[in-house]
Amino acid sequence: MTDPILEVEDLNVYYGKSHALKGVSLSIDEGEIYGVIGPNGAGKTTMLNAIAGFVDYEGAIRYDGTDLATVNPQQIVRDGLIYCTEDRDLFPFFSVHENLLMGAQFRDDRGAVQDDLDMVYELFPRLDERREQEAETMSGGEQQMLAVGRALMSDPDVLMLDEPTLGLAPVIIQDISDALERLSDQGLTILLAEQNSTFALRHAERLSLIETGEIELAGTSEEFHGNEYVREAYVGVH
Ligand SMILES: Nc1ncnc2c1ncn2[C@@H]1O[C@H](COP(=O)(O)OP(=O)(O)OP(=O)(O)O)[C@@H](O)[C@H]1O
Repeated sequence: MTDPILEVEDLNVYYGKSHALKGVSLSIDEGEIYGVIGPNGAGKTTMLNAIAGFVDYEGAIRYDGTDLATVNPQQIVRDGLIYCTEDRDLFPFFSVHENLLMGAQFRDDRGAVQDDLDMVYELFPRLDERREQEAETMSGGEQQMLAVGRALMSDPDVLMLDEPTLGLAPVIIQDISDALERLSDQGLTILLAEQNSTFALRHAERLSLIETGEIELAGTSEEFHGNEYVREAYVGVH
């Protein structure tokens, strides 16, 4: 058995007196899609923010064996742990193409950057059709594709996606879904935080359910599908 690529151990995050994450632990294997589900305000984003080095935390986060407390957020990106945030963080007045290139700003393997551009345009033909369009004029779904595409341009080993389906129409969710499948087939490790449990259960091999900052349940997607509480509280509501 290989070591997990990403390990979160006894993670605690406080916002002032509010205890947002209460001893969260999980580990993600190379090549898997790992889902984190839970309602609004449960702590999913806080966990991803802690992993990316955006918030202070107690506990340990290890990426490929390295304790991330010793690494700054820019180096985390260079090392291939890439975060596609819920609010997408696009450069609104830059074109699609320019936004994609911004994703590659820390890379010096120019030939591979061109290959990845081709791959992103092939993965999302809507972006290819809109190379020169300003990001702010794109639809929500197109912006989400651009955010994922830009993250891919950073050459991730692990891609963290926060709510990639939020507010999107079913037809666009299907496009995102197809892209995830293809990326997963290519061996990319994905940490997927979603309120849309149906989507997460469709893609993730293993999941954790977070409620009010604590992991209430962890297991395989089969175990989640078979769990009465999960079915009643979370599945079929989207
Ligand atoms: N910067 C902050 N300052 C204070 N409290 C915060 C901050 N960010 C998040 N919180 C609080 O921490 C808790 C967890 O929020 P978080 O955004 O991590 O949840 P979430 O599961 O990602 O929810 P959502 O699905 O709505 O994004 C919430 O109670 C939220 O109000």
